[in-house]
Amino acid sequence: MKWRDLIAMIEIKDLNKYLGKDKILDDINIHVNKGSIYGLIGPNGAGKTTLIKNLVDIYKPEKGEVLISGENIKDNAKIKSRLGYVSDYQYFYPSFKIHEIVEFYKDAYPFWSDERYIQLMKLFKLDGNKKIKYLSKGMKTQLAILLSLSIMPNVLILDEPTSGLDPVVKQKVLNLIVDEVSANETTVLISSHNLGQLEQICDHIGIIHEGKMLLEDSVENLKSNVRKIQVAFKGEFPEEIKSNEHILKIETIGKIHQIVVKDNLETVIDAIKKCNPILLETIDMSLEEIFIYKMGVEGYDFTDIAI
Ligand SMILES: Nc1ncnc2c1ncn2[C@@H]1O[C@H](COP(=O)(O)OP(=O)(O)OP(=O)(O)O)[C@@H](O)[C@H]1O
Repeated sequence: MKWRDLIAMIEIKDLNKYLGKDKILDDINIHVNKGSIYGLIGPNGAGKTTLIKNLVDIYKPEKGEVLISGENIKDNAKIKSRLGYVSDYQYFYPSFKIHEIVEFYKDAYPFWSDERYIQLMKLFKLDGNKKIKYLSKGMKTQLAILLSLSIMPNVLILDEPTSGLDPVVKQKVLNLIVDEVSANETTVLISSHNLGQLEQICDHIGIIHEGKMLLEDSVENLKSNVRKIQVAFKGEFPEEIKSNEHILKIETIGKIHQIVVKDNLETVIDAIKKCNPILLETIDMSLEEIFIYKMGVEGYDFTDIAI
């Protein structure tokens, strides 16, 4: 069964969004299965935050719809009661203490868990008696993350949740997301500029560029479709291999040639073996390397698109 055939927890269908006269999102389609962690990447101004604001019903799209658990999100209090959202900027009342904010959450979210809240306050080492105005930017982000988890969400939407966090807390947050998904089958959509970080936790990745989805696939597919072979021959690089249609790129350093192969690794390996290589091995590629080659084929410079 293909992943698209599985039941979607988050579904964005043919969504267009204008801000002023500008079309910011252009026919966006996204499909996230239950228990999946979906990473959204794209350069500054690509439309990630705008897309997320449509997803959580802050913005209303001009065309298309957002379905969560099969229901339209528009003015849907039931769905929103299990929807955790961490925005790119935290808007808490500065003169409120943390535990006073918690009272609002308890009233608004029927599945709020005190046990989860206490456990997470300890993990992040936050003091409930502290006023918001005395929290650092990173502490406010930690608070937003812990509140969104304490509502016991079915779906968690995170807009660059680790930006501004120190490396130790960043890792804590990533571990927390993975634990949350494995314990409660929560569905997560997370935007980030850090592809290395998304690679650690996501099973699907979508790339948005100038308001359009350029690519959406599972990490497993991406990694199995594009591979790198390292090879050396006694003499020159054989001409008959160069013309293989599955080769995206050949880089040569001294006697070692690194060949990036798309789709059909076996046919390239067979062709290499016929030329008696003195070295032949396959190497795993990072997602960043894969995107550089894949997007290059589509005519995009990936280094302009991400990071
Ligand atoms: N309120 C607004 N009115 C008009 N245009 C806006 C508004 N908010 C954002 N935009 C424009 O929408 C586009 C997408 O912005 P958005 O914040 O969604 O990008 P992003 O991918 O989240 O960027 P970043 O990585 O910098 O956070 C940008 O061109 C931005 O200038």
